[in-house]
Formats: sequence, C-alpha cells, structure tokens
Amino acid sequence: MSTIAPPHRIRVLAAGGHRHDEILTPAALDFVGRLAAAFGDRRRELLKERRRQVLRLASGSPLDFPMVTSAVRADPTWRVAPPAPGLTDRRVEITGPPDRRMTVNALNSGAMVWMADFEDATAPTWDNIVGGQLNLLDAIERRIDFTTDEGKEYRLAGRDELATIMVRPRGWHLDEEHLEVDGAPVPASLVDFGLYFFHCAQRQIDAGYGPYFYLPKLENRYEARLWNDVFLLAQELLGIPRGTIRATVLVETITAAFEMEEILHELREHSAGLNAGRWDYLFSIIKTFGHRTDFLLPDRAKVTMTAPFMRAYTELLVRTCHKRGAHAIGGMAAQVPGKDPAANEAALAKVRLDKEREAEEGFDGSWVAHPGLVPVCQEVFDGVLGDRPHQLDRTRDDVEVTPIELLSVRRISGPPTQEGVRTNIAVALRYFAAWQRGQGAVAVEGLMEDAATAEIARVQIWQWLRHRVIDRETVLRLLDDEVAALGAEYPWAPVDDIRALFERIVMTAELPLFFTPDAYTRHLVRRTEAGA
Ligand SMILES: CC(=O)SCCNC(=O)CCNC(=O)[C@H](O)C(C)(C)COP(=O)(O)OP(=O)(O)OC[C@H]1O[C@@H](n2cnc3c(N)ncnc32)[C@H](O)[C@@H]1OP(=O)(O)O
Ligand SMILES: O=CC(=O)O
Ligand SMILES: [Mg+2]
Repeated sequence: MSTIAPPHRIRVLAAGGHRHDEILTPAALDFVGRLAAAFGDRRRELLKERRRQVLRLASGSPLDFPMVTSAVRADPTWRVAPPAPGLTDRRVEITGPPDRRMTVNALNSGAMVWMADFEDATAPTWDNIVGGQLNLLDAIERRIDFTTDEGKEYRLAGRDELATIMVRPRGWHLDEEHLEVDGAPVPASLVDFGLYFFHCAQRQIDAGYGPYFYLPKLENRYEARLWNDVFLLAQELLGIPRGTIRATVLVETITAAFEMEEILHELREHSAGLNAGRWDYLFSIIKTFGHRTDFLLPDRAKVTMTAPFMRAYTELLVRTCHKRGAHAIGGMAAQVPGKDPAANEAALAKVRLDKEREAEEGFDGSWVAHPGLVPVCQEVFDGVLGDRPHQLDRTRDDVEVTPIELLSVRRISGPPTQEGVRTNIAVALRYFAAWQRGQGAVAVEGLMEDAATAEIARVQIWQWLRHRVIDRETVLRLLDDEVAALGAEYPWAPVDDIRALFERIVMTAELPLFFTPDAYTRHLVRRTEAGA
C-alpha cells in the first residue's frame, strides 16, 4: 500500500441491509478510507474556496477566462488521452439511477453508454447507495437477471449489445453520513467512486472496457486536479496502470464554463471529454448572479437552448473539446414519453429538434432520459455522423465566445407568469416528496425532473421574490394550493415536512447553495451509532 494514503479508522454507521456485506467488505472500506484520509482536507479547502468565489462574484468581481492559465489555452500541442474501449462512439447515452430494473433496461436500451447516476437522479438513501453499487457489480458479473412477482422478466442482452457503463458519483458538496473516517463523514464523491472502483475496475478491464466516470458539478480547474489526483492514487493502490480511468466532466456551473480548457488539461491523461449539463448550468447561473437584475429570467419553459447565452456555452464546449481531441456530449432534453399518443408525438418532436441542434453544432453524441428516446437520438446522430464514430474533425474554428456572450442573460429576460410561478412550486414540491421517499428522478407533467431541475424551480422563485417581481403573499397562496394538491395526489407524502423544506430553501434572504445537504441530513440519514 502507498505511503501517501495515511492510516485511518473507518466506521459504518448504518444497519446492515440485504447483501450490503458484499459491497462493504473490510478491504473496500479500507480503500475508501484511504482515499478520504488522503483527500478530505483538500476537498474541504476547495469547498471553502467555492464560498469565497460566491462572495467575490456577489461583490462585483468580473468573471473572465483566467489570465494565469493563458499559456495552457494558447499551447496548441496538448491533447487528451485517446478514447478508451467502448467510448469511441458515444452517439446515444442513456442516464438513470442504478436501481435493479433500470440497470437492466438501460444496459439493454440500445444506447452506446449508460451513465449510472448517483447524483441528480438518485436520492442518496444508504440503501440506494449500497444497492446501486451492488446492482453495478451484479450487472458486470452478469447475475442481475430477475423476474418480478407479476412474471415480467428482466434479462441482460449479449455483451456486445450492452451499453458501456460510466458511473457518476455524487458531487464534492455532499457528505456520506453513514461512513465515518477518523470521526468525520466521508465525502460522498469518494464513497461512490471508491466502492465502484474497488469492486469493478479490474472486472471492467478484464471484460475489455475500463473504469469510466462522469464528474458532476465541478466549479474550477482545482476541483478537476483533485479528481485527477484521486484517480492517480486509486490506480496506484490497486495496481491498475496509470491512465486506465476515463472521465467526462459535466460543464454545469457558470465558473467551470470559463475554465473548460483548463479542466481538460488537468485531467488530460484520464479525460473522456466534456458534457453540457444544461440544467445545473442554468441553476448555477441563477444561483451565482440571482442578486443582479440583469440576470432576471422569465418562466423556466422560456429559457431554451437556443437562448444566445446557452448557445454560446454549448458552442464553446464543442470548440474546446474538439481542439483537444476530446468528445463533446450533449445534454438532456426534458421530455419523456407518456401514455397519450398525441403528447408522445409532440415530446418526440421536441427531443428531435434538440438533438438536431446539438448534432449540427458538432456534438459527438447526446443524452436521453428514457429508453423510448434512444431511437430518435440515434437517428439524428446517424444522419450527421453516418459511419464515423464521432465528429472530432469538426474543430469549429469559426466559434469565438466572449465572457459577455456567456453572461448575456438579459436578452431573454421578462417577468414570470402566474402559471410559471405555480409550475415551479408544483415541480419543487412533487420532486421533494419523491426524493424524501428515495426516488431521485420523476416524470411530472411529461417532463423529467431531477435534483438539477428542482433546483432551478426553487431558485427561480427565490430570485423572483428577491427582485419583487412576485410578492410573498402570492407565493404563499400558491404554496397553500399546491401543498393541498400534493396531499391529494400523493396521500403518503409528509406534506408538512415538504412545505417546511420549501420555505427553508426558498422563502429566505440567504439562498442555500444546494437543497440537498440540508434535506439529506434531515430526511435521509438513518445513522446507528453502533454501526453494522
Ligand atoms: C439533469 C440531469 O442530470 S439528467 C440525468 C439525470 N436524470 C435522469 O437520469 C433521469 C432518468 N430517467 C428516469 O429516471 C425515468 O425515465 C423517469 C423517472 C423520468 C420516468 O420513469 P418511469 O416513470 O418509470 O417511466 P415509464 O413508466 O415510461 O418507463 C417505462 C419503462 O422504461 C424504463 N425506464 C424509464 N426510464 C429509464 C431510464 N432512464 N433507464 C432505464 N430504464 C428506464 C422503466 O424502468 C420502465 O421499465 P419497465 O417497463 O420494465 O417497468
Ligand atoms: O447533469 C446534467 C444537468 O443538466 O444538470
Ligand atoms: Mg447536473
């Protein structure tokens, strides 16, 4: 074992669940403990730096491409690592939580990649976290087939037809309260990354693939450097060759958009490109600049990917990736298929338009939220790529994006409508209810809602209140109505708790940076001091 992974004492503070012992083995826990002991302090420092950056931007410091890294951007010679096996052709990627049924469905969906999501689409109950790891292990070992009580069979297709697995650990801002190292909670990112890497890295290599990841919610190059160092130590500890890991970073914060090239550079020997995480990106813009009137946005439905500031972000992402030989992966259209044929047709048409825009901009592939959307995404990218696995050769030298273009939000501003306010309240409440119950993604009125879209819903209400474009009485009246509707629709929902959560994270002068840490501690943590 490496001398740079100090000794530590790790404890599980949760009752043992079904087959948890297969994941929480002493060796796996020791591995996670070593990562936490090696990187816990740096992660804490970086979270403090996030707060300092919030204050700097709030007090008027301009956001710009960093001067100190201009040499990295100007150097034409460097490239990221070549695509690893299973990651060359990524024209359709499906995302979703690694629950048992969805794991089989996603792997069989026909998509090239499945992003198994512990972040936006997972409510991080301890059982979801450990159960998700178990499902991944079972899938890789091909022992996940099962039959439901109703007799529906779930079977994995042949290996060549399965999607390549990429795992998205939780972001740096979250703790895992059911694991403690030297008396402190383990960073959730290191739990999700560490358990998967420990159990599945070698198995994936033996199967001809590798340990692949999606990295969420990074805010700057230092956070990318931290991930790179985690990768180096993890590979060293398990004797896996340096450079085997691949990771796609989601550009989903406004500050990361100013450091795309630097993020690729930090991770270059492990990089598998960038993804346009549009929903968190929008959330990040509102959260970061919500105090400014020139960042006041209209109803969520009116802020589309063709808005000039969103277009500037996606075009810069493609340009940056292709300049460095990296894949650029598109984002999530929110529409999901439902039971009504007319609504379905409309949803598919919207998804098609979205994917056509991405393929035309130069993206190499894109995300879908539902197996029913794989064919439309596939068709659109087939049309543009043909037999080529990607379009890295489209270097988009025509694209030049300035800070002003990334930040020109006011060009689509306008007051919210009453319906826009109501919808945001309804979405936030429904999502919080599902999340508290352990479900991290839900369909609400034909749209996929997850942690990122729920964040948009709640920060928009906060922003509109703050700028007095809606008044508190209106929000409280609509909240009464929507809480009543929620109780009628979901009789199991603890409506008082959900209302209280909404009021804590919306009806407050100081905007909490994320809703999840507080909601997690209050509602999802079930610690047993004695441990398992
Ligand atoms: C902002 C971002 O980060 S986007 C990425 C994070 N968000 C996500 O990944 C959301 C992924 N999508 C989902 O979770 C789901 O599609 C939902 C919750 C929106 C809707 O799910 P459901 O209500 O189950 O949809 P529906 O009833 O139409 O599903 C039909 C079948 O497709 C399966 N299915 C639906 N979505 C998925 C998916 N993403 N992956 C695998 N299988 C899926 C269902 O399990 C169901 O299977 P079954 O017939 O065997 O029971
Ligand atoms: O993670 C993706 C996003 O859009 O947010
Ligand atoms: Mg996101």
